[in-house]
Amino acid sequence: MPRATVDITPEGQRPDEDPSLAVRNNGGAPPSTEPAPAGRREALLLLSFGGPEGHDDVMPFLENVTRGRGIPRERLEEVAEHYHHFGGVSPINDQNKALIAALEKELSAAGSDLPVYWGNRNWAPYVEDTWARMAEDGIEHVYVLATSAYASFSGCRQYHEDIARARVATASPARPGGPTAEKLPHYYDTPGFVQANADALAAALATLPAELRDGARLVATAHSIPDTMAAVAGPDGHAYEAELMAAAERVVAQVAPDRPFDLVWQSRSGPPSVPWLEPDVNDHLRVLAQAGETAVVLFPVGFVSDHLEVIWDLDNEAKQTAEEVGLAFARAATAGTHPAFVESMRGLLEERRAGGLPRLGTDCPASCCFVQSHRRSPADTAANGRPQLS
Ligand SMILES: CC1=C(CCC(=O)O)c2cc3nc(cc4[nH]c(cc5[nH]c(cc1n2)c(C)c5CCC(=O)O)c(CCC(=O)O)c4C)C(CCC(=O)O)=C3C
Ligand SMILES: [Fe+2]
Repeated sequence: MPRATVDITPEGQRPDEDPSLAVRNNGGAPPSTEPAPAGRREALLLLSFGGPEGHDDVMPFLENVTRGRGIPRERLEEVAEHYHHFGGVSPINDQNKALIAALEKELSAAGSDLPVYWGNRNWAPYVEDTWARMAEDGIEHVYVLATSAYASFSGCRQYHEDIARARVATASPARPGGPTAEKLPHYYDTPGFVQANADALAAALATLPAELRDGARLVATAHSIPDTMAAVAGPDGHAYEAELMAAAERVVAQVAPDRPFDLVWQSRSGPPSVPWLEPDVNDHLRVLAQAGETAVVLFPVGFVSDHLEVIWDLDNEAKQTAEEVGLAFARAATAGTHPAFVESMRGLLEERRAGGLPRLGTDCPASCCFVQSHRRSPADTAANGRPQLS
């Protein structure tokens, strides 16, 4: 793929960052190819997006998510309605609690007493608060499992920045940033993630009427991102699309080998003048119907749990589009707490603890996934993840 030519700031030109707390290389940790030192007090941190817990949380949450990002007010109001439809509560928090419970069970069954913590970027429990608690608990090193399996600013780099921000918030002269950290690599290609998505796709296919099943069109979906963000994803650009395609290929190969499938995009935001990855899933369904397709199975391989963007944008919007154009419709579940997925996450952790090979998402080059327009001013950075007091 051609190298991205989008403006990214080269290493050493980010004066708003303290170099000792740099985003790359995991918040102060030694190179990840070294095995974990014996006796180091370690923890696993599930780092996620966060979501509102009631009607009053919705707007402050959305303001946290979109601060400095030029998302039109009308879009925020529209998305707020999606949350209000579910009582103002995002399902993502309960899903993360369930994943943590499953990880704890998996770890203890394997004889590990590693504590598991939880922190979010955009809503309580905020990662800054969790970091301070880990420091108080005497944790020296944290393995960070982000609830995104892929490259991109939103799915990878921003989680590195969350870690850096939490370390800045926790830093004191006696304690430079609390525990060191190591983000676990992208996991779209782990056997368990693929297995979970494949089982879900097979189950969704089985819900279609028998006569439509063999001819149903398989359609992978992922969150759309701005073209400029896609162009700089990964060290050579376009890694978000490439990783998604690789994951979808593996999933389909397990369920229906040699069956064609499509990868399309959902949940686009931003002003209409800014190009984002296309086609949108709804437009694609219309095209499929026109081309004579009779049934479709969507599998949202781009997400880790059935959070709001899955249950609203697919189970409501895309389903309605399918009905309008006369397509039979099924939607596959995301990985969630599938045992194979949970097992693979333990595998990643063990691999890192043993000093396995560096992989993308852990040791990211300094400019990897860096989007100039998503640079936050120091004031934005200080405010990010905190509800505004005014
Ligand atoms: C790649 C990607 C993932 C997958 C990787 C990952 O999982 O991290 C993801 C996940 C999620 N996105 C989520 C929610 C939102 N995303 C928004 C806005 C945006 N997402 C973007 C990208 C992504 N988003 C982008 C480029 C924007 C524009 C703003 C910006 O450039 O930064 C907005 C603002 C309103 C709107 O415009 O839609 C909301 C509310 C939730 C929580 C759902 C719940 O509550 O259950 C989750 C898991
Ligand atoms: Fe999003």
